[in-house]
Amino acid sequence: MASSLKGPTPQQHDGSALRIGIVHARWNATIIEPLLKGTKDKLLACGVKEKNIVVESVPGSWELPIAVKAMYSASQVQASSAGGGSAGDLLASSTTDLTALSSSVASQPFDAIIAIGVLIKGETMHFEYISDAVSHGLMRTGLDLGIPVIFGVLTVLNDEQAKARAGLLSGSHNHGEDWGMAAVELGVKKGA
Ligand SMILES: O=Nc1c(NC[C@H](O)[C@H](O)[C@H](O)CO)[nH]c(=O)[nH]c1=O
Repeated sequence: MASSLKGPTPQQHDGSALRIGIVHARWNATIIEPLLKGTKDKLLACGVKEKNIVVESVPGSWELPIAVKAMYSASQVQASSAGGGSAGDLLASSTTDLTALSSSVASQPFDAIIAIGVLIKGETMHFEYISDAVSHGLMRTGLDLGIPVIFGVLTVLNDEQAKARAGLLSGSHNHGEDWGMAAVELGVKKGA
């Protein structure tokens, strides 16, 4: 049962002028999918326009830091050159409509990028090494780029903990909603 003491005190911010990137891993897709939906639904509820939400995917959480850096850098180039190509070239995935991406990317760099992954403890130390490297890598990427990188990586010990944090169990909370809220708040405050 989720504790009522946890979670951030919500603040309302207007996301209508923001462009938000989402990079998600494809490992543990049955958990990633509801987390991604919860994140996108919250962004839309905060006023972010659908065309200004750009989603890319990578194989696993280990690739998230470099993918965030590539996504942001490409959006900067696109915004300054105002057209031609698309931010998703390096990270083009079957889920991205490059035509839409090119038209929206040319407008402005991302105001925040959300990195989503699910790491589930196995029999080896692999979990610990990836969790540690990815958390430090995402923090460093945000500080290096000077943009909010939202930490949307679940590091859980079993499948039940993962399902609970994706809102898949009765009475459980989808943490993707928190990540969407954080992206809008930091995107607004960064530009203030
Ligand atoms: O091992 N478990 C996981 C995992 N491993 C793959 C890793 O992130 C990377 O993609 C490969 O090592 C290739 O670089 N990636 C996850 O997102 N969750 C896991 O639970």
